[in-house]
Amino acid sequence: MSTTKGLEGVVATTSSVSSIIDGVLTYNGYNIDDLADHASFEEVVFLLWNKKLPNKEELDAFQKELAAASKVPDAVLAQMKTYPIDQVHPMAALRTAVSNLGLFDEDADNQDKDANLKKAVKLQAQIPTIVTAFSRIRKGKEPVAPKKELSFAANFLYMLNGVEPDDISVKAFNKALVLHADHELNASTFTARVCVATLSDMYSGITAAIGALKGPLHGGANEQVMAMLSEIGDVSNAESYIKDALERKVKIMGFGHRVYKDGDPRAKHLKEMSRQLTEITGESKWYDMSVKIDEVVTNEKGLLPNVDFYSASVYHSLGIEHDIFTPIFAVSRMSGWIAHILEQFDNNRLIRPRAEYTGPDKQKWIPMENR
Ligand SMILES: CC(=O)SCCNC(=O)CCNC(=O)[C@H](O)C(C)(C)COP(=O)(O)OP(=O)(O)OC[C@H]1O[C@@H](n2cnc3c(N)ncnc32)[C@H](O)[C@@H]1OP(=O)(O)O
Ligand SMILES: O=C([O-])CC(=O)C(=O)O
Repeated sequence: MSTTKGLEGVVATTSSVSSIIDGVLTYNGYNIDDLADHASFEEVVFLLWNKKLPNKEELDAFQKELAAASKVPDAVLAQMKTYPIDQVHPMAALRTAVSNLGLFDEDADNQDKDANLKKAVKLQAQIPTIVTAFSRIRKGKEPVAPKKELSFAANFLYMLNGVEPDDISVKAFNKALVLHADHELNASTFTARVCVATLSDMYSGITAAIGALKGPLHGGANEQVMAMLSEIGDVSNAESYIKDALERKVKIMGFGHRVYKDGDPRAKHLKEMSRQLTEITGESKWYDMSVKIDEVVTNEKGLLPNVDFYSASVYHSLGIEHDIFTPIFAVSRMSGWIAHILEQFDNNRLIRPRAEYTGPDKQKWIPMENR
């Protein structure tokens, strides 16, 4: 048997949801650059699930369907109020609340295609409600109900803050959602596929995926980037901070990627958004610091920023609390997880690789009194 640590380079499935070929990311063949510039998040979700862009009627109907499904069962919200809010990270709250949603869906274990599509809409529609509700509940505020007439991106910011966002924020947030929606067989998507390949249910697959996204080597890196920027504090400290960290073999969050070795195509969009938004907020220091870190890490290690690096200063500039950054990633990636789960169900086989055994052999049983 031969092994590849971390399954690097191993092709584990076929998929037509998204591709990374020669450093170019596409969703069902559409270049991420085009989608970032032109698509609404709702259009991207439709594309990922239906493998085609929606026409006007299809998009209108899909938006209405999402809006109609956005209410979270009262029992789930009531239970969120009992979480030990002082010690619970919003990703842990999200993981638990999404698992809880499954308890209140009578179709949770119904594997019919229509039932799965219904669950898909509910999960996509309800994840913003959960994330924003938790953010408010822990501050002693009541959750804000979504407005049917607002877009997905606008509604998230509205439910988070209780005031309708301005157009610039909505445009930026929509673009961030589009950029995070899917990414081939990343760790959380693989987790979701492994889970449902046992013919477990969609809620279990999504709950498992949220758990995988939470880690700082994956989606959790965006919050850690902001923690690093806050610790550095000023562009004048950036070079020495990074050099010192690298010398101590500390990983710089937001840099490096398992697949992209010549740069993540999403990062340039987020970099430009960071530049524009920090200028608007009068806090260019976050962008200046980020650019300096980017320069030092590239020079010292040859590593380039990934999607998590500039998204940190983008979300910060939108006034979002730092521990909500990764839940926002989950709000967007829900679309990709679902697309992959549906694809897995369509052509399923149990995912069960092998392990090369490295433990001791031919051990002799030792009675308790002799151990
Ligand atoms: C949405 C996403 O999930 S994007 C990724 C988000 N995660 C991060 O930003 C965390 C920081 N980055 C990393 O930890 C890694 O680059 C990963 C997890 C993204 C990719 O990991 P892998 O493909 O397994 O690369 P691996 O960790 O083996 O790195 C290879 C070498 O580069 C170094 N390296 C990789 N990333 C970094 C980094 N961010 N800072 C410093 N050194 C790094 C490693 O220490 C290793 O060096 P070595 O060969 O001297 O031991
Ligand atoms: O693909 C990966 O390994 C991680 C990533 O960039 C993502 O999930 O967006």
